Amino acid sequence: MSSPAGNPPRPGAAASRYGRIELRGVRAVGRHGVYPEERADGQEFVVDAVLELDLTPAVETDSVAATVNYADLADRIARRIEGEPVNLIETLADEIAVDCLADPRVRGVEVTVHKPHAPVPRTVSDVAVRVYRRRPIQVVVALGANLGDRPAALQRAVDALAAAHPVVAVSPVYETEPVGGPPQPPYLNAVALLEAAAGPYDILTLAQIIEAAAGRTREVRWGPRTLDIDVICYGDLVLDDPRLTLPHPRAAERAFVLAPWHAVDPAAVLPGHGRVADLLRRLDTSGIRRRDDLHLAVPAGTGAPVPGGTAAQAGGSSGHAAGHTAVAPGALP
Ligand SMILES: Nc1ncnc2c1ncn2[C@@H]1O[C@H](COP(=O)(O)OP(=O)(O)OP(=O)(O)O)[C@@H](O)[C@H]1O
Ligand SMILES: Nc1nc2c(c(=O)[nH]1)N=C(CO)CN2
Repeated sequence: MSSPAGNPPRPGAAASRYGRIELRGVRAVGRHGVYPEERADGQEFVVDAVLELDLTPAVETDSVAATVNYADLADRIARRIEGEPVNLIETLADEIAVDCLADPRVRGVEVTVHKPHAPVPRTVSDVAVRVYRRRPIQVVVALGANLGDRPAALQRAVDALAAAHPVVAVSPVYETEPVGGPPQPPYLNAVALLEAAAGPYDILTLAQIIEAAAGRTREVRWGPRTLDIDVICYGDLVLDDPRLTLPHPRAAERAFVLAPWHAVDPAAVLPGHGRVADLLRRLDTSGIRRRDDLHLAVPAGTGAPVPGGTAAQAGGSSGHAAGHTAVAPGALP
């Protein structure tokens, strides 16, 4: 990160500092409206924009280049007000929200468009529309099983996760030698990419409920299990909590996590560690083998549209992994 004006980097905690930039009362004259006189005469519009973003780079560098410059933002909003007229303030608010999200650092935005002099046949002090837009948060979960009907356990896990969160993609299945723990049978491992429909602790709780439903017991550390679901990351959230550590503290050294993740998303990055492809290259992968005879289905009605259309076609929920359509590697939005 650059550090103009000679400011040294400012040391900080490892955790992200999420925050908001609030810009209120951006005023300009526009010609938005349904009525011809609104188009002809124009009137004042007032916009408030609240941006959610990680302020860590700004705080660490004390550089305006590391954040959203609110002066530029005000200018963009005013130009949008003065620009091509639209009928509805809903449309104007949405256009401004889309503008705000064009900056990849912005996680979410709340835009309010006020039209205080709107033609209303009664006395009103203001008319306003507020829209919210949030970038979806990608969650990566790792699945493992080495007892019982392993493919069925993995498929049931995907189905149960998909009932609560859109599943964007599921990796190929890998047969892997156990890492750590007592002597035990080989694992099947896979990775699922979800769009978070809840907070990180809700996802952990759901994972533990699904594990319990699969008969998971915990007798020995790293012992054999009917099903294991680890939360590998929740966007780039960093959490240093023994109940939920994010990213998963051992993910970077586990080929049985990184190989399936890389297969389903070759551009993946493990927050704080770098590209999964690079991490994987440094690991011993001799104990893992892709099982192309097994496929985990993304249940119908979940997932994002995928170029080539394989994300949500297969039937799912059958409890059997073999024969279903896997999402093509690299087929992510
Ligand atoms: N990112 C995470 N994903 C899942 N569990 C986590 C995470 N961070 C902390 N935990 C906690 O770890 C505890 C042990 O989890 P679990 O029994 O699944 O471990 P394990 O799979 O045997 O080992 P490992 O954590 O090395 O994968 C859980 O009670 C859970 O609260
Ligand atoms: N091959 C393999 N080894 C493991 C696995 C796993 O899923 N696959 N999970 C562990 C604890 O989560 C410990 N060791």
